[in-house]
Amino acid sequence: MNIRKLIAGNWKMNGTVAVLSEIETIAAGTPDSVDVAICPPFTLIAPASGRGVPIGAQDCHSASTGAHTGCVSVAMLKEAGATLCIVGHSERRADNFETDSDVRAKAEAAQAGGLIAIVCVGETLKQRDAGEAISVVQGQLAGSLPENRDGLVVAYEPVWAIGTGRTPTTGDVADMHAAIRAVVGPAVRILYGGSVKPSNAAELLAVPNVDGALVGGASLTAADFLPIVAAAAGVARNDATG
Ligand SMILES: O=C(CO)COP(=O)(O)O
Repeated sequence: MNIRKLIAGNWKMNGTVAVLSEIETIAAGTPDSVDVAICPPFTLIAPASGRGVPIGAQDCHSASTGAHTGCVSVAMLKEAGATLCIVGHSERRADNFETDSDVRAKAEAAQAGGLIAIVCVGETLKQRDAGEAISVVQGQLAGSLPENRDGLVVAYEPVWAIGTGRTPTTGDVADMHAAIRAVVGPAVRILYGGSVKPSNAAELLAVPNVDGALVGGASLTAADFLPIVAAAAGVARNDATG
């Protein structure tokens, strides 16, 4: 099955109004053959919207309203202009103690509110070194994925590859994405995330069952992000011709 590639940027707790013009540059430089999205901090969702790139949130609450100080609901995100929402990022699983069932509830809330959910999974270095990477991720998928797979996106982000400059071998990415594919079926987009850069994007995006990338540091400037988008377009062209 030929799935359109998605290159999504996760700005994490970075960015200011001053850098939002990067989004227009990304919009102008993105070919029709590739989907892109940018997930800025909550405060930038509204001003980032309407600049030609779909905008996502980095988290949502599973409840629609209520006494949840500091949290943001799906309806609020939609009203601000978001069309996607990352859930279960390893930084939230670690920093905010989010469990698989929390992540599933968030994904279900996002879908019910009309947002595309990007559900993140990935093993720690200790788990990989113990030979448990695939079973850990299978467990996270079993606990975190919503029933409804329409429009769902899964992001495989090995924790030890995030922000470290290290990436798994293409063979390890292929094995993991094949294992995820076996769970999610043919239509769900499976992104790779963790130290994706212009220099390694083409190689990673050419791996079977890699349907795009979730990019952290290299999504903060159009100068770094657009070569990754271009790499996805090149791979899409090869898929179409070969
Ligand atoms: O966590 C990530 C995206 O969600 C990856 O971050 P880096 O691309 O900075 O390694």
